[in-house]
Amino acid sequence: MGERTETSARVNSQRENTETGTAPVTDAAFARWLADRAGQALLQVRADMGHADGPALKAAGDKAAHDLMLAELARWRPADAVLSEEDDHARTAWREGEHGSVRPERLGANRVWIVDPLDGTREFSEEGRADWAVHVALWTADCGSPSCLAAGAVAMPAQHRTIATDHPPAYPPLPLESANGGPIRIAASRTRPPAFVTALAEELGAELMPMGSAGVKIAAVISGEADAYVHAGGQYEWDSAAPVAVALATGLHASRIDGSALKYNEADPKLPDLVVCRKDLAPRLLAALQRHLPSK
Ligand SMILES: Nc1ncnc2c1ncn2[C@@H]1O[C@H](COP(=O)(O)O)[C@@H](OP(=O)(O)O)[C@H]1O
Ligand SMILES: [Mg+2]
Repeated sequence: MGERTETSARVNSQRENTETGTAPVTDAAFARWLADRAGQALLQVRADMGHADGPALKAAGDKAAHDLMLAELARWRPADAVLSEEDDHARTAWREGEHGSVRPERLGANRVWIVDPLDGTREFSEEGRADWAVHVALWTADCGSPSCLAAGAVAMPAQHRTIATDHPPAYPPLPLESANGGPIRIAASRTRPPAFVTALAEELGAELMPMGSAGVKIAAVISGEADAYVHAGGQYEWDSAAPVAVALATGLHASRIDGSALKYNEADPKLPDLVVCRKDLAPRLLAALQRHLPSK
């Protein structure tokens, strides 16, 4: 009875959140709520505009999700700083002087929301594709881990699913084939994969899984559809912060391809490479990656 009352109270409060726009109190639930809301806005933009004009659809989607997220962050977390892909300043502000910009406020902040309103923008504009996502992560200064990611959510609206640190997904199952030494599956960008990824896959006897969006690829590792995600050649903090937060909460390995820690809210938001995989695969994958590091 007590449990049922608590469950219905939770459902009612979730309904209230959706109907009245009241945001959840905890950061992890707030991240999920915000990613879901932006995801619904993106689905609406797609439905309203259709796919006839790809560039216009991308621009409208980016703007709708970004405006919604910034407005809700300002409303519900007014004291926190924000680092967003759609903030043009983010890419340049770290180069003090060069662009006439000042040191970004987020560098002195204790709490910074790192958001990508639309990850997999290209796929969002292509009819029928579901490999695009909304990313919401919270970085905090008082953290006990190198990444300092305190919360994160990745909404994949066209797949009707959201993963978040409030209820981290279970550690992915070991596929029978992999347990028996069969080929591993590596998710990689469908349009800008690392230059070395084909050679890496050949060396490991791995199968490549091309797909859009860093969030969707990390979600594929979390669900067990892929064994690893490898990227190199360019990316920014907002492309990986939220899905890495969920991957770490799940218990997966996530690092730079040289094995060093992924760090967020750095002065320069570039974070050009990463690998996410099950812990049992990490030593083998990192050893192979050592032989393919771009500087070598
Ligand atoms: N070489 C590169 N340089 C900069 N950003 C890159 C990149 N390769 C991938 N990305 C970014 O990483 C995200 C996932 O890429 P992909 O779908 O190719 O795997 C995309 O984010 P956005 O869609 O938010 O721009 C994309 O722009
Ligand atoms: Mg992105």
